[in-house]
Amino acid sequence: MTISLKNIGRRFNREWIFKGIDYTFADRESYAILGSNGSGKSTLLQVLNGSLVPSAGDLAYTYESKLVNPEDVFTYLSLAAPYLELIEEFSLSEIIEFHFKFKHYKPGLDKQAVADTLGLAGSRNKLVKYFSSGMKQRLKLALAFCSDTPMLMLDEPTSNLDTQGIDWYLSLIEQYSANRLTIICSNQEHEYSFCKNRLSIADYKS
Ligand SMILES: Nc1ncnc2c1ncn2[C@@H]1O[C@H](COP(=O)(O)OP(=O)(O)OP(=O)(O)O)[C@@H](O)[C@H]1O
Repeated sequence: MTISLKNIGRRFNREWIFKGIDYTFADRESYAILGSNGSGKSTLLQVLNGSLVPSAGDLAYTYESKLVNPEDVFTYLSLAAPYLELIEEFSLSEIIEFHFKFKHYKPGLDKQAVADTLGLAGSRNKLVKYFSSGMKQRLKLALAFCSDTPMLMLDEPTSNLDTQGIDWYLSLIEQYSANRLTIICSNQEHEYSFCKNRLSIADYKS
């Protein structure tokens, strides 16, 4: 998936969060969107994944040389973000089954393999609402990584993870981020050090 931005800006009320972004997110490349707290990283990610409309400029999506309708972009996307809620009444087993009614598994994976990836195979019947914040974060990441989509977007991927969890995240990056457009919003180097390209929100403030 390629995303091309022409003069993109977004404001809330009268405040421009960013403007004048001319940039191409190229297929199969990795990008870090960088900036301090409140600078607009999540806002840009939401503009990129179609959940927020830009206040200015044009956005185009291309997949396998064909233009993609912005309304269909979500079908190409795996997203893990703090503002994305899990369905707390589901058990681990049920939430994996539910998620993969809408997405395909990465080749070679199934429900059991996703639970094994999480290291929570023994908690298949545990309700998500009883998961710790770190377990919930792992679950969001595993669902995103294990879905076979050409676009992976992660916002603050290691929030609530301990050092072991951060190593686990990095192993998922190695296994599952190749050959898909990967975009990470972060201000922690360990989350995005592998990204070949960097975009700093501060460059688009005026
Ligand atoms: N729905 C909204 N209405 C008004 N202002 C908003 C809205 N969403 C975000 N903002 C403002 O936009 C700015 C950028 O917020 P955003 O969440 O994109 O920053 P961020 O760089 O992701 O921050 P953090 O690192 O803390 O997650 C902030 O000033 C925020 O208050």
